Amino acid sequence: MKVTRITTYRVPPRWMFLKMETDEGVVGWGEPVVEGRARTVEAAVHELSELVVGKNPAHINDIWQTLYRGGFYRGGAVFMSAIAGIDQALWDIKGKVLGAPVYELLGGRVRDRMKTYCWVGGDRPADIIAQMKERLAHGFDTFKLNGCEEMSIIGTSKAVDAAVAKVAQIREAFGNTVEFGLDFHGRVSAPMAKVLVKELEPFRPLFIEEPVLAEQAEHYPRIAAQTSIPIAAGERMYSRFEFKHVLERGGISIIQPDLSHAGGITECVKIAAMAEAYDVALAPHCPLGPIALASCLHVDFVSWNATLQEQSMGIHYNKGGEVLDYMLNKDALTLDDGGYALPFKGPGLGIEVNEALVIERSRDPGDWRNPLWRHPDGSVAEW
Ligand SMILES: O=C(O)C(=O)C[C@@H](O)[C@H](O)CO
Ligand SMILES: [Mg+2]
Repeated sequence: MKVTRITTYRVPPRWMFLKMETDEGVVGWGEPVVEGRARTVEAAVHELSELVVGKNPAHINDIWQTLYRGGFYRGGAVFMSAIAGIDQALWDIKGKVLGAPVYELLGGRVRDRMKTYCWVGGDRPADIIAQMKERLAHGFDTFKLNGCEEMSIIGTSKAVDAAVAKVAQIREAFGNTVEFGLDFHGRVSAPMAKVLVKELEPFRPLFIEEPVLAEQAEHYPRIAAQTSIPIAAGERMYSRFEFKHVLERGGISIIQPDLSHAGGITECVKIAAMAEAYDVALAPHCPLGPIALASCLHVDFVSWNATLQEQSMGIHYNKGGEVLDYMLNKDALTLDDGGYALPFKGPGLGIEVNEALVIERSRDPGDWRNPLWRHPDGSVAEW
């Protein structure tokens, strides 16, 4: 069998799907994207496709190594997201050829179902209680919200109080009948992370995510030393070679590699195993579409240390497109009571893509960009 063509489709809300065709008619799908840089990743996919078209798609490991090591420059969000989407499609094809879900090809399941969580509150956390109540009614009990709005490198007591008040209202409304992670989203500097973590400790969030930017990862052990709240990060780390430094330094309790940013299934299975050796939990990042989410779940089902899976249904970014829109077999990603995802039954990734809708919506995909925030003094603020 040989790969004959790779086609990319940018679609609303801010995703991109990759279709990989073969000379035997088997088709695989992937979801390479960097949110806000879809066109850049698209160009990278088509540059890298020179190393894939004409190759046997069964040779996933050799293709992955060729894509990674074949270029002198490597790593980073764009290249590793392009590799991720290609890798996902290769696994999809392999599963379809062998008639097995990807998790079976990876040694079989270690769990019967996978706990997921959903977002509430939007970019500037608001309406949290009502949104939690609505999702509780649908069986979800685990959530994530942004931990704060813009935060100056030395933030005000008022800004700290505003962040704490949001969390206090959750505990006041629900006690400990709900769990929630706080995503600092890289908005907070090292000095302020110390302040916020201390003030939030009494409310016992499930985890604090990106308490500082990934490029400030040397602060994770220092922040972890002052709090019992688990520290989570990983959506902006793109390979084993980045995660190894974080795991060696310590301080991280949960890693969150993104299956569409960190090299795909081949790479993230290895990252998950590395984390297990350090007794670190896995909670893949996934604010994206169905193929990305399916790729995460296949890794979750074979990773003992997988603990929580992010999924984007109802997330504030999904204007113009939702996770299940692009699927023909929507029941494959229906989350049961408690927000659990069940193992895929179909071969490959288990997603039957609604190709007609993908093509139709790719005609007007939009060009999502993340907001550009500024502090009151006019300086750029981390979004
Ligand atoms: O889901 C998360 O944890 C996020 O931090 C969302 C962020 O990754 C946006 O998707 C970037 O555009
Ligand atoms: Mg995040």
